Amino acid sequence: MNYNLNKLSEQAEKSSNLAALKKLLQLIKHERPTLMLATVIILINSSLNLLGPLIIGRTIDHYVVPKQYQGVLYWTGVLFCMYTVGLATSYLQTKMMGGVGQRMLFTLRNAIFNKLQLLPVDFFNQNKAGDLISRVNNDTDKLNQFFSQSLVQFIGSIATMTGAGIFLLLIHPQLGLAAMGPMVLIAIFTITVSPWVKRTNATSLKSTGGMSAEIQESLNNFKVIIAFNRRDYFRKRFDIANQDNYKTSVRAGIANNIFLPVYSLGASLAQLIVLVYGVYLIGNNFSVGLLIAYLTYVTLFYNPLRQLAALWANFQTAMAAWDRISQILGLDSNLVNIVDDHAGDDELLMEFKNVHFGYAAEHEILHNVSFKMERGKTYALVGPTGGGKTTTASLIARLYDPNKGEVLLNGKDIRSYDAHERSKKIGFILQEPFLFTGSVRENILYGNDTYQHYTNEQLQQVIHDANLSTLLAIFENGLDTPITTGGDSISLGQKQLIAFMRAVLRNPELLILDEATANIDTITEKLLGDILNKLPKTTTRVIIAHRLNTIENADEIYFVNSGEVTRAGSLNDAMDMLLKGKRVS
Ligand SMILES: Nc1ncnc2c1ncn2[C@@H]1O[C@H](COP(=O)(O)OP(=O)(O)OP(=O)(O)O)[C@@H](O)[C@H]1O
Repeated sequence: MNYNLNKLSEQAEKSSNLAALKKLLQLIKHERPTLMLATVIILINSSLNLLGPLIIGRTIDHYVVPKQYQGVLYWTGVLFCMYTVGLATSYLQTKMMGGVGQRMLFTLRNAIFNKLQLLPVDFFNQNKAGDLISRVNNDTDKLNQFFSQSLVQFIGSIATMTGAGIFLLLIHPQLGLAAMGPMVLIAIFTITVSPWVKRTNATSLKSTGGMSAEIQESLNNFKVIIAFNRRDYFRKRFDIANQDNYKTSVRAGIANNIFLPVYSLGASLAQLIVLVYGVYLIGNNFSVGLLIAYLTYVTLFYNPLRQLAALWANFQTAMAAWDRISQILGLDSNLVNIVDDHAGDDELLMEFKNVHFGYAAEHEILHNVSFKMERGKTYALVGPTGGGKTTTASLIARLYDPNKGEVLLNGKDIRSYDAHERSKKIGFILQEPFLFTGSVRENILYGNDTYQHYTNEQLQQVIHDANLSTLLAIFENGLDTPITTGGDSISLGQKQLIAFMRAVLRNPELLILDEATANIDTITEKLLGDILNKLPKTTTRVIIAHRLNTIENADEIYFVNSGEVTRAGSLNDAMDMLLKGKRVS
């Protein structure tokens, strides 16, 4: 399945801003009461701002011109009270919308992170971690910025503008229409260039994701970079990504600022029209006070428009960011669960029935593979590098589903088990064990509900009963030995030991060891062999190993190569097949 987000975005139909906004509002529908209250407060604030010029105009005409200073004082007091209430509503709206923005950021990040947990390995194979991090961090923040900072101004500006427009038309309809003339030009301009602005912002966000991926890759591989003295190579790659990001950001900056001059021109034109036409109208049912009020309303109409220019660009950026986020949220795992009513088979633990599989549809790695694994037996998968051993093991553990054919666990389709049940039954020690920052104890108990609340003493007893004490003794501070920076503080062999203990303690029915002892010395490796032999009689083991001595006790050896999994017979036969066996092309 195609999970490549960048390719998917090229293929996807471009969604309209309105459709995108509707989807986004759906996600924060629980904020509706706060949003509505904030809107009411914003409207009160805008109304107060709008009443000001009318009161000033009337005061000039009715009290300043006839020199009735008591009236002037009275209306000045009224204006002062209005401006004070305006200040309070301003504060309230900023506070409320700031809260909405932060809560939305929190909800969105949680939603994306939870979605990432549900997506299959295929998704992570096809996307760079850095780009995903950028979507979780940077893109969500763009939305937060819009919601917490711009949306208040956005709604406020629209309200003020609409109110000012109504006042302009009510005071003098013809002059009002003339004043709003430039608005038509601005609207045409906005509708025409908005899609381009959104596209430019999307490209800029994409290149920020690309740069983040570049940084993540070089930080992950810093040892190789230093060892091979390839700093220049990565510097060059980073330079290219950085330059690309710079160029796209400059372009986005230009696009985002393109509205402002056009909107300002519109505002100036309108002022000019009102001044000329207004002066002409004075004496003809039109007063100086009204003209002053009128000019203020024109400012109140076009100033928010100028603000909207900047906000519109923010909105376009937020919508481009939302497109990138909703792409992840819209994905589903291709590992769907099904119902299988077949009676289970207790003896036959695992069966592949005519399985075909390829990471990409056009390149099949396993062709029509069938084999069986019985409960309690030890199986070895051998074969040349790249032959398909890890792929076979990955299908056993259902990291992927076959393209065709069936994988049965206990006689039932493996897709009929939920993830929790399946992972309890199957333990998988990967070639590159994953450890996280914490202690040996935390890493051993990763994904283990049974012993999570045991004290160290109780856990040590369990470890002793599982014959793992000798392995734990290798760590200086036992269970409390700290593991830092993703396990880089210990050796690869030590990592493998922790992964081994972790898997054994979960007591799975099927334990897969994929080159799990490749970095362990021969004596400790023998110890691991003994521990494996002492596992409960019902535990089935699948061992992938290049060192054939590690599989000498296997009940059955399968040779995996050229898309086929065949019985190898004895260890010598396996060796023979390895020597003669052609490698995959
Ligand atoms: N995530 C992936 N995406 C695309 N192709 C892959 C992926 N993982 C493995 N392959 C390809 O599948 C084939 C089988 O790889 P696999 O890892 O199963 O081999 P292997 O027998 O386990 O090799 P090794 O002994 O080196 O571990 C190889 O050609 C490999 O390039």
